[in-house]
Amino acid sequence: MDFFNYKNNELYAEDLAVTDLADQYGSPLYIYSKATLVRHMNAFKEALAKKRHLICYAVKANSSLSILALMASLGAGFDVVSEGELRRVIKAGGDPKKVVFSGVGKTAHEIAFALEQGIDCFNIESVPEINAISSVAKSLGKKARVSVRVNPNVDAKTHPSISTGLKSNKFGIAYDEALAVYRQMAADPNLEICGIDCHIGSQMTSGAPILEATERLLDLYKELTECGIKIDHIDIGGGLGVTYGDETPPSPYEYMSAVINRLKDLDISIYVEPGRAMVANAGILVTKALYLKKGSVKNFCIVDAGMNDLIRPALYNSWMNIVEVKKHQDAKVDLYDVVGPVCESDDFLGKERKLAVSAGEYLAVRGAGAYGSSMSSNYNSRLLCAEILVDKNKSYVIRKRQDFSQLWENESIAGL
Ligand SMILES: Cc1ncc(COP(=O)(O)O)c(C=O)c1O
Ligand SMILES: N[C@@H](CCCC[NH3+])C(=O)O
Repeated sequence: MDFFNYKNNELYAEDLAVTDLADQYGSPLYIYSKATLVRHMNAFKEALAKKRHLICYAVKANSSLSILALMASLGAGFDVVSEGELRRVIKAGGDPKKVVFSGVGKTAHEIAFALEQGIDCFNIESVPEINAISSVAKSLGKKARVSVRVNPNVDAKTHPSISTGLKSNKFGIAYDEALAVYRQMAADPNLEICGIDCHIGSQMTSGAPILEATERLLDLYKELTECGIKIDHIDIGGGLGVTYGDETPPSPYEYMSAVINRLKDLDISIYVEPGRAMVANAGILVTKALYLKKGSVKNFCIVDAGMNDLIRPALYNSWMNIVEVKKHQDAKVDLYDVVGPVCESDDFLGKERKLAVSAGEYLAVRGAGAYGSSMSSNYNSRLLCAEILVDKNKSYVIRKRQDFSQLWENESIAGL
């Protein structure tokens, strides 16, 4: 449940009318609800309450400093995949000691920076990466805490582009190789083994795949124990899905309870890395209808937000709910493709949507808090839009709309 609701046929973000906010801050506009973010974090805490745990919010889902600061204030750790994300966490006041570092392409520079900051753990994704981490750690006179991201070959039963736990995916180390890899790491004086990790995919709408993955990790845990290799945590990654349309994903509690049950007798912590479930439904993207265009085979509602603002529909053909910000009684409904101003045929937010909309009115894309602003770009030299956080009847700018000079601030005219 979120805090975007209709009152008298007007969409509200908590206690504020979305139309007023868009008029005040400009369109397009990302709006986040603080109460929703807090509710989601608390739902994860409750789900994990029976077990020692660390909730590592996946920064890639939404890396806004304010959202990171809010998560940190609620006790979250973080899952990062780049030096930039780690720097954001630190800038927002997050504790590096609660950070796990995932990703298949960590550079020596990133590894050194993370070691200097004293992060909790590197989630290792390949054998060459072990050597890279070991040699950087040695050169700094430090021991790197490491966990293997095991690829358990479990089908997350989600969109192929966001499935990560199959043999054909680039992520993690194959399950069958993991034991040998742990033995290699155990013999390395620059490394300290601390965990087992997996992340099998995103937008999972059932708890079954994560339970299957946990079973595989537990088998590995037993093998490691037999070899005298101790770990202090099992990290089951992120991946819990949200409701964009008619999906009915489990709550964090339902998703996690069978997993917690399986791990309850072990003297280890459980780590989770939720991204989407934390922020998706805490955000909307407001956009203004610029033109209604009657085509010969379809109608287009041309809006001022494009794939540079929200790329999920164009990239994955994702269905995201588009709603009228003001609903008019008895207004004429038409079928539209809702398209942006970007010069790409795939620049759409939604296809074949029944909407009662006039030019100049606002629409809102729901569930846009995750992988929305964090995947936005300046394509077509379009400005990144503003982002605001609503807390009851107050609103705060958390990212100003870019200005044009920022488009070329790192460029120079040279070589003529
Ligand atoms: C390693 C890792 N952890 C966590 C996440 C967060 O996933 P989600 O947003 O599906 O919770 C991702 C992205 O899928 C990831 O790659
Ligand atoms: N960006 C994706 C999720 C990717 C998850 C990253 N591992 C999405 O919008 O659904």
